[in-house]
Amino acid sequence: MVSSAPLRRPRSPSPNNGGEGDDGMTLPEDYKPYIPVAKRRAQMLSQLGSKRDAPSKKVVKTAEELEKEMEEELKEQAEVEERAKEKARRERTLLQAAQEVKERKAKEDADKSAAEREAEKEAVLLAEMERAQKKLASAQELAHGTSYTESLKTSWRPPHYIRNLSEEEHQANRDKFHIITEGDDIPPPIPHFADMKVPKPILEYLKGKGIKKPTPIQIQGIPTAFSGRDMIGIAFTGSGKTLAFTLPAIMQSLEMEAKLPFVRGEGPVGLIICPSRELARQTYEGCQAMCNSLKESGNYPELRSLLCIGGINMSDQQDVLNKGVHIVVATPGRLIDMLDKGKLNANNCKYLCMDEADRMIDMGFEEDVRSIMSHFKYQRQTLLFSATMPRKIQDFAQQSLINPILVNVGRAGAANMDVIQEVEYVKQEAKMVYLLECLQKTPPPVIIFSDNKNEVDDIQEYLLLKGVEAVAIHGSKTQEEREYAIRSFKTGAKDVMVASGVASKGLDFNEIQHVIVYTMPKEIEDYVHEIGRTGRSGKTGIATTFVNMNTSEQTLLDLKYLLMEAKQKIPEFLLSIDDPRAAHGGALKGCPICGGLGHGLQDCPKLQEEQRRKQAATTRYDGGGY
Ligand SMILES: Nc1ncnc2c1ncn2[C@@H]1O[C@H](COP(=O)(O)OP(=O)(O)OP(=O)(O)O)[C@@H](O)[C@H]1O
Repeated sequence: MVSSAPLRRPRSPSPNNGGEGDDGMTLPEDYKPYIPVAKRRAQMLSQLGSKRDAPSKKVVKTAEELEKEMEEELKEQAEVEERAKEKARRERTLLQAAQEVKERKAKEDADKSAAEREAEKEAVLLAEMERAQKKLASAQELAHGTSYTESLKTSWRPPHYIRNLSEEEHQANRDKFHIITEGDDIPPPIPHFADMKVPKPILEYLKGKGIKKPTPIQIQGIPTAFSGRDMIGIAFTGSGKTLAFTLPAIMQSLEMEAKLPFVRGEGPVGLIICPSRELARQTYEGCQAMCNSLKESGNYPELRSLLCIGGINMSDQQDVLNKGVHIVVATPGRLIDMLDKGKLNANNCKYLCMDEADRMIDMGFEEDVRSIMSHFKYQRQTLLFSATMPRKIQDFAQQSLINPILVNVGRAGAANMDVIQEVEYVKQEAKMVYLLECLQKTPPPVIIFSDNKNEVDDIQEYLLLKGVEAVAIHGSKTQEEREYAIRSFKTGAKDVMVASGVASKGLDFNEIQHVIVYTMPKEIEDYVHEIGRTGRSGKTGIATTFVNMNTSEQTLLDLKYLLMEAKQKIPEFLLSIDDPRAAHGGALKGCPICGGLGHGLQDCPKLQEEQRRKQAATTRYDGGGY
């Protein structure tokens, strides 16, 4: 038990007050005052001396005994004192060590570079965000705490001569193609389509399109997906990611169809979700072409794919639904509508892929994705692909996938090295006129980007006035206008397409010669996607970007680092912009939210925009907004 009385140190009793200390305190009965060794020795010696002086025999013996006793007592006391000293020494040492640690920490804190301090703050902020973010799983899975631990199994195996290679040989192959992987039991990279056991008719079809050898993301991504593993695939724009996720959907469908042919109301096996209608259509067309090649060969069953996007009449595809569908390529809104109305179901769906996955989650589609997942009855294989995938999204996705494999070709968010980037300072009022001059740099086709819909319309109008064959596409155009623009530009009927960034993600047009970024987007990721419409499948392209006083210093800094990373020429006005973080040393890594190299999390324009949107939503919800 702990006494409530304050602890007091006993003191020698005062000769004046007998049993009381000099402060009047009552002392315990067995109290023995402390007498230093030297004083005690003197006292005992004098006691002994007086006894020795006495003549009796008995007294001499007593004196010897006394001396021995005294020696022992002195020895014992010396030991006690030595132990006390040792204890004090130890305590001093410990105290000193604690003090040293404290001082060292204070010094380290003072020495810490601004970059390191920023990194620590970022880690705290990210951890907070992570706690606030729910796993990417359906509401039922979250509610029931359902979590799968094993990846899905498929019947696909790499050929034996690939399996017989050692892990070192596989790694050497990855290194050769600059493929970086993370995860357990990573399937081997396979540098030839034939070794991937892709059906011959598809190989022939690909050959016809000039696709003879897999690109690095395909070398590692296709075997990973064929093996049933969840994966995050990151590779620069135009590097062939689409094939890396459509081919596995076809292989899974073939396997299921071979087991039991699909009938009305059944399917899909594979679901591919895209952030824009145009991208969904493009992916669907590629997928359907491969399915057709199988059917036309006569050696494989018919596989049916369905395009499920807003703005189109689904009854046109009724006949596919009537026969059972293997692969659905969709945008989230229309897909949810079809699932909710029971026109489609995900009961047999085993394969879920999100293209431009970071954008899907960014664009507020996160809840939509959860609601799509809630229609799945069984475990699925989930794949996420993008050219830009900031760390935060990668981490978030990793938590939501089952034993995932990360396949990375180049830094996530890095620009395609096949794009020659030219950045020019053009005053706002001079942009339109300079645009005409700029169009002379290359022959068509050319794409011009602006994030402002009105500006897109203005540019198109100006170009038409100047006799340039231009079409325009942005989110406020009708579906017919959007389709017309894409079709006429793809077929070469029109030379120039003026587009808003959102409408352009992932679009693959034939050999775009030149991309003009008329207005630099705030987020560097958007810029990476925009310039990535050229320089695709190994060809070189040019991107010209206009910047001026309206471009924030932050964005210019992101741009400067991106150019440096891609070993591009950096104009004088960009060189002169200093990075306040660089002055404090420390390696600059991409912002975890948007991947920009020129700023940290706290200055991230994307995060600020997200917070602004959330704030606006809360204000509206509170009824205080309007
Ligand atoms: N192995 C290959 N060899 C040559 N060309 C290929 C290969 N794979 C795909 N391609 C072609 O490369 C072009 C770009 O492919 P794709 O659209 O899949 O790129 P991506 O990585 O998805 O780009 P983005 O990030 O912009 O969406 C397409 O025209 C495609 O047909």
